[in-house]
Amino acid sequence: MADTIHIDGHPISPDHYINGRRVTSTETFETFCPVDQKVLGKISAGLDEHVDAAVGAAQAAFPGWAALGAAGRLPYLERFAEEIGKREEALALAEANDAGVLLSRMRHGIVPRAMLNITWFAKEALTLQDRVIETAQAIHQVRHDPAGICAIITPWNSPLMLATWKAGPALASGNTVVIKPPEWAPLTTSLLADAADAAGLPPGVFNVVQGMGATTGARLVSDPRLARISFTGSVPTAKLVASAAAANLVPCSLELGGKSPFIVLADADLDAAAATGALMYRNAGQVCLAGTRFLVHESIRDAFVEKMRAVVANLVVGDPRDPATEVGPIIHPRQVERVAGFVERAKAAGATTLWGGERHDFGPQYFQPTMFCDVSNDAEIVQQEVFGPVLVMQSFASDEEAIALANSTVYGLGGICYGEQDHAQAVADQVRTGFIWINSFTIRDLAAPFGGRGQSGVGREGGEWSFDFFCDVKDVITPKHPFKASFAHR
Ligand SMILES: NC(=O)C1=CN([C@@H]2O[C@H](COP(=O)(O)OP(=O)(O)OC[C@H]3O[C@@H](n4cnc5c(N)ncnc54)[C@H](O)[C@@H]3O)[C@@H](O)[C@H]2O)C=CC1
Ligand SMILES: O=C(O)/C=C/C=C(\O)C(=O)O
Repeated sequence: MADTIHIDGHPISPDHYINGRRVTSTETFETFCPVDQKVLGKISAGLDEHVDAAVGAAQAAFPGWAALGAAGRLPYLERFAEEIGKREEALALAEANDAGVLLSRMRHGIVPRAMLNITWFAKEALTLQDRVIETAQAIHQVRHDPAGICAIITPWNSPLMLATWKAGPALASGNTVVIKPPEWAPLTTSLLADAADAAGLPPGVFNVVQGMGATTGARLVSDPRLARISFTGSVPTAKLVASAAAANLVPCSLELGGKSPFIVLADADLDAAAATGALMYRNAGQVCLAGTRFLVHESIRDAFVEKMRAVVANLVVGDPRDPATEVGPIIHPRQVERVAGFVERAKAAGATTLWGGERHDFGPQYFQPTMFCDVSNDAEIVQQEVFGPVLVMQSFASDEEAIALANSTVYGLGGICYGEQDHAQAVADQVRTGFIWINSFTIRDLAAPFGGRGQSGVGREGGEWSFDFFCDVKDVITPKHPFKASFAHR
């Protein structure tokens, strides 16, 4: 049994949300603040019975929710987004305290995006039944039938955004959901359940079961009643999730890590590239889509290094609840050790430290914004995702070399290319990733596809790709002329 958690006076339930009710557990785990290691509270841990009950509730609620149709679901989901908005401050404070995300980014970026994730897909779902393919022979009406119960598994680096990014299209298209939030940052998903409840979503439509990945998560993804699994997280866990999904032939969408290239061509605006480059330290580098691998043309390499060094030197590392802070903490001591391990091994392998390279004195879960160079292309620091404020720089002599280097990891999530527009476009076209920004970063539209190639993921979410994933697409065919039954034709 766990007590209500209070973050700056905002109450947060520590319990699961199953079938429209809070459900407590005999087992708990602690969540704490990465800034000062203060324990924020005890959280109910999901036992098998909780997972089974949540999936059962989602199953029972599915026919009624699906039968409402997109228009019938719209008012519920608009109220859901409104209720998220009413909790803006609680959500912002919860994720800043629980995950170390900047409070200002939560208020101005993430909470509005979470609301949009719900309303945009709810409205877009209205158009789903309208697709018609007309031929000389027949009219094909393309239906998007809701698939059923969807399991949603989220990571700790952006739990609110990612829960809504997945639940938005799943719910809008008539599915019911069971969300398993990350054990290192569960609080905002609990507040999301409050918002769903206040919005009057029918019991069982939206469920949250908290707990450890290896137990609660594993139980959830192996449930044969599931129709879909949408997962964001690491590659090793994705393989476990995909295996469990395969055992029941459940389609899964996997959004995973990356080692995305940040290419700076010889004709780039170096001031702009350096300013954007420093953004790779956002969320202490715990951002899947960050360009963590700098590829800089040899002719401008030294000038670029000095410009970026100057921007990075002015970054404010500190408490994410302080409006002046730009770079916050690493989520967990285990992740700090992981980052430190990458740094030590890079140094041992002979990498040169351009800046940073040490723990930051702000606190035990802080690391200096770091950049390495002088490494071979097969070095671990070049090939593996660190998921911390640690970047690496290589230089190149030609576009062909830049493209070959960009495409030389197992990943293929995102990319960034700075240069004269046509030149950057030509290079970007040949980089093997799910998306790539030209002279920019993090411009996102919910209609656009999001996901990665290679070890960065399977499938795409966003816009019609989300609906294709969360729906069973069906073709209803009506002939234009009287149909003549004949064995001679197909
Ligand atoms: N491509 C993308 O959109 C994003 C990818 N990521 C990736 O996620 C990773 C960081 O997140 P983490 O939370 O450490 O990843 P993780 O893979 O350890 O955990 C992700 C989620 O899976 C759950 N989980 C763990 N074992 C499970 C199992 N056997 N069955 C079912 N669920 C299980 C965890 O409890 C958590 O909720 C990074 O590698 C990062 O690149 C993070 C954010 C976005
Ligand atoms: O913009 C999106 O849809 C996804 C963004 C994901 C991240 O920034 C992340 O969590 O790393």
